[in-house]
Amino acid sequence: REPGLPPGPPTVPLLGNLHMFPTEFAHYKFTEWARKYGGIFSLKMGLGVVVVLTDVAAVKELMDKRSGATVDRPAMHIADLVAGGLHMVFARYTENWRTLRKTAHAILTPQASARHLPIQQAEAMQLLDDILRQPQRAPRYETPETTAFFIAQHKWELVLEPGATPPVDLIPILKYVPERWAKWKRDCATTRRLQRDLYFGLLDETMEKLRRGEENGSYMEEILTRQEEFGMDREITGYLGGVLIEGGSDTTSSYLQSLILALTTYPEAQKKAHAEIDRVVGQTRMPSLDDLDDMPYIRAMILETHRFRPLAPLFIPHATLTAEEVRFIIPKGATIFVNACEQPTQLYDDPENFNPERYLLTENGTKPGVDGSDLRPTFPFGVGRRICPGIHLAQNSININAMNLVWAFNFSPETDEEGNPIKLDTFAYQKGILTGPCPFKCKITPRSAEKVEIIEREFLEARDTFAKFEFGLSPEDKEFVAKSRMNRHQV
Ligand code: HEM
Repeated sequence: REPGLPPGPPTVPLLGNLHMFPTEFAHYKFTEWARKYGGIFSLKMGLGVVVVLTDVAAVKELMDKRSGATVDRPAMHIADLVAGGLHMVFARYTENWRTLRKTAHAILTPQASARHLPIQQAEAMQLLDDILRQPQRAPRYETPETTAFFIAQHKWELVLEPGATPPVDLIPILKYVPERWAKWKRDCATTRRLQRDLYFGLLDETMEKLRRGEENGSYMEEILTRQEEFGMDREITGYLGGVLIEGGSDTTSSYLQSLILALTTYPEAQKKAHAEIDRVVGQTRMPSLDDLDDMPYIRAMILETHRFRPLAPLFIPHATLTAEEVRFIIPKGATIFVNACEQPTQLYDDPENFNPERYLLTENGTKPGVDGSDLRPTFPFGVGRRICPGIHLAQNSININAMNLVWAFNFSPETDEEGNPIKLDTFAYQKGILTGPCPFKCKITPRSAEKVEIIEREFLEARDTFAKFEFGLSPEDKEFVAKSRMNRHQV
């Protein structure tokens, strides 16, 4: 380790710390190392340097204040091979990334996101109705586009998984191995084809709808109509559509699963959330987004879920464009991880437990009397110029769904044969850059017959909102949709 670099675990010749880099649940190992080496520590990866930040003052300084220097992503040859540098999440700091980012911002502002509220609300209604009946939607998993998406996504996650492909970014000569000896190259080519078939197929469908004057207000329509202004050609537009589907697919749903896991495990918190929503919304109508202003506990519960089990515990790694000094030297080209999972006891009281009340005591949930001003409520969505562009859309969706779920249901643990509650493991989470709970069992019961009736009624009323998005459904899907929208008493 060169002098001036942040401290870190002892290195061995040539490899540095490469041999000890965790291949799964890296955030836990990083937390352990942070406790030993401090809130800014480094790992030597052969010649490269990885810096891990858990110190919130350093995160604010380096990632937010000096965001121009930390806007890059580390080299990811595999991602480039699959998406030609057009996958916004992994794109380096290039002209293409700037075009993607500018366009994404324009179509995902708070005002633009508000235009998507009707379909988000309708989808949230569908979720309640699905839970009452059987959890399926889109209109269902068997819908060809949905199946195609999950197949492509699974392949993509497999090639991105650390260890699944040779370390081409560290040993670049591996890039030149001929395809017949490199299965990973064939896997990348298949993933590329699957993604392109889906993205450009959907793009053509949207163009066709526009041509026929059958718009539904989707953000892809907006991009297509303003393509020239944004400087977007067909290629880059297709990839933006793809990344937005990806960004919006399992993020919000994993978040809601973490919320349900927490409410099931912490009945006291659930009781308080129920009491507040009953006081503000009552029994005879559904919650609406405006109600949130009067519900400090539910707002705290939403923030606490992000803190308790962050969806992206290490965000997505950034990289430095210039050498920077923040207590230590952070060299040019260093990869930077922010460990959102580490919650030091100096900052938080009882960080292991789910306790929304901490956000009622201080804005950032820190202990009273401790300076938490380096944190901010949008922290779960990342830092600097790479902060999640879908934040407003995601927050609307989380807010509506969290309120709806609390209003509608009781969540309780499953019971064994003797009627004893089965303890849930709140650490059983999936591997990956984005994580969510492993499948778990709990009982979800409607809180009253009156509420069931309201859900069924409102779901049927959302029919028209859905209809605009149900372009080109297969006959099987049409039949499925028609059946699911029938009045319950007709079924
Ligand atoms: C619970 C919901 C979500 C959470 C917690 C979340 C969180 C994040 C985080 C932590 C990052 C990395 C930021 C960084 O590198 O510092 C990110 C990036 C990104 N997110 Fe989200 N996200 C969510 C939903 C969404 C949605 C709904 C969309 C799309 C509509 C989206 C699109 C993206 C994109 C495109 C990036 C890459 C940005 C870039 O590298 O320039 N996300 N998100």
